[in-house]
Amino acid sequence: MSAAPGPGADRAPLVVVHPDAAVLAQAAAARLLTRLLDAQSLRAPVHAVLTGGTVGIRTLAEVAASPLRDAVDWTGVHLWWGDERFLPDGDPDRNATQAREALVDSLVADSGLPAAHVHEMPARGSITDGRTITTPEEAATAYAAELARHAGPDTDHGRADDGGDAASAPLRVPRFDVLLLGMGPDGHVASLFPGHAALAADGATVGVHGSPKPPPERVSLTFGAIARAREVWVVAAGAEKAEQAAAALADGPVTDVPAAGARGTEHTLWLLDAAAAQG
Ligand SMILES: O=C(O)[C@H](O)[C@@H](O)[C@H](O)[C@H](O)COP(=O)(O)O
Repeated sequence: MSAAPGPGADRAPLVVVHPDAAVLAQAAAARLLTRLLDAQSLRAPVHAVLTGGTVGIRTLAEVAASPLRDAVDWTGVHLWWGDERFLPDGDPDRNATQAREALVDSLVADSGLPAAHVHEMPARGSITDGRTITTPEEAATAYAAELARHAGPDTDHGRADDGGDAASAPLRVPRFDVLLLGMGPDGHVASLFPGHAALAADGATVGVHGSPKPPPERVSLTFGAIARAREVWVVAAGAEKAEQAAAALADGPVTDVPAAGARGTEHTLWLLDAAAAQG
């Protein structure tokens, strides 16, 4: 991980427990909107990273329905994804497809979000930067280039200037203002699964094969890219998440419970429903 952890990275996560999954999604949506509003009072543009999964998409639908939605100046927001299923464009199982249906299409149509600010991870068979994307690795490389194009001036430059190794090469990604992550019952976040080689990937993105959660091929931000976020929020609901949520919050080994490695430079939030908080 080449991004130097920020002052808040070692601060214990704040855990907020909600009565049920529906209230969790509503509260996470309200929190996201006020986080973007606050960030816009400090800088422009602001960058948010979205997640797939049931809670992640439910949260986006609640944003769409929120009376606060247009308090945010969407013309100054960039949307990114933490991971994507490597499927053809428009496939209903793509995180971007579900996010578009839940929120993003309405923001572009009605709230001034520029289509160019919607940074989807390349789909299988899409043409990106003039080449047809046929592998998760090609999609990851193309997305890393897109992230670099929008990296701010305060990009960490690691130790590359002193001839450091490849792992210290500059990680050129935006300073995400908020990065949402769902968590699987195995403790995975994004498409970073326990015991998987992608956990140790350098660079900003990684192609994933053999995902235990279908589909098997995916693209994911790395922990290095996740660590560039000012705030990282893990949103999880359901009793099946309780054991791994507790393990992650007890700082379990990242190889066993990847969610333990999800930390923001300024703040880390765990937004749980009561069932997921029972661990
Ligand atoms: O592509 C994906 O599947 C997601 O990005 C994944 O990381 C998801 O957020 C978790 O698996 C939680 O999903 P649920 O909320 O549906 O359990």
